[in-house]
Amino acid sequence: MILTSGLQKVFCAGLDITEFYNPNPDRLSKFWTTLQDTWLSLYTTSFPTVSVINGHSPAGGCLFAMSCDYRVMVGPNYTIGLNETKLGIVAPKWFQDTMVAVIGQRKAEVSLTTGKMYTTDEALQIGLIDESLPDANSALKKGTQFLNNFQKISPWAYKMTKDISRQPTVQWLIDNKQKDLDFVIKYMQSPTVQKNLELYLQSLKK
Ligand SMILES: CC/C=C\C/C=C\CCC/C=C/CC(=O)SCCNC(=O)CCNC(=O)[C@H](O)C(C)(C)COP(=O)(O)OP(=O)(O)OC[C@H]1O[C@@H](n2cnc3c(N)ncnc32)[C@H](O)[C@@H]1OP(=O)(O)O
Repeated sequence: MILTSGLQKVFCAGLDITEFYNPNPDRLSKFWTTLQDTWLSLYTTSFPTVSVINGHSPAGGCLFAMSCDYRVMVGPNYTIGLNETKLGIVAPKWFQDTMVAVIGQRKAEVSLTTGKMYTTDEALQIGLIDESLPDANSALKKGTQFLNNFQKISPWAYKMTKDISRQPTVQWLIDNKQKDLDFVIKYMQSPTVQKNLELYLQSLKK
């Protein structure tokens, strides 16, 4: 499966911040549970996945890209990263662990604490993406080539290998789904978090 965007310059703008701003707890609960379930499905697919990152990919966009098996990004003008600290919020543990699995503990810590958005070249250098291509068509071709590798791999061997590799992060969320949700609902009602989100949303307006 190839995960890509139909938009011109945005792969995924991340989660809809308006869902966090002045939230209705019931609605936020459904929103967050849907996100947890979507991520669990994507991170544990029984088939190979590639993200063809054909535009900017902040926060939740970066999470989805990192959750695929391979990342091909169009360069050099787009950016990717977990920028939550720039919004004055914190990336949850499972977001962080997904990044650690891709780029390692040290680089992830620097990346997460600074909320850095990496250009395509920088992302390639730290291993956040696997390949950089100059345009969307060649990126799609590269992504397809990667998937073709699996024609010679046993689906069972593929799935078992991926399960072993991703199990700790997946299991943590399965075991802590309700706790994670309760925390998000409480956290998003904090006046400080709300102020930070208000300022960030204002900064996005043109
Ligand atoms: C211990 C603690 C543990 C847990 C804590 C609990 C929970 C916290 C977890 C929260 C996790 C959040 C993950 C996220 O994904 S947050 C979202 C991060 N996203 C961004 O920062 C992206 C911001 N957007 C941009 O940078 C640009 O829009 C972008 C580069 C994507 C595209 O640029 P472009 O110029 O094409 O578009 P714009 O004209 O700027 O945008 C158009 C309108 O869309 C609005 N917008 C953009 N992104 C978002 C978004 N993610 N959510 C809501 N709205 C968004 C933007 O304001 C524009 O609005 P209008 O002016 O048209 O009204």
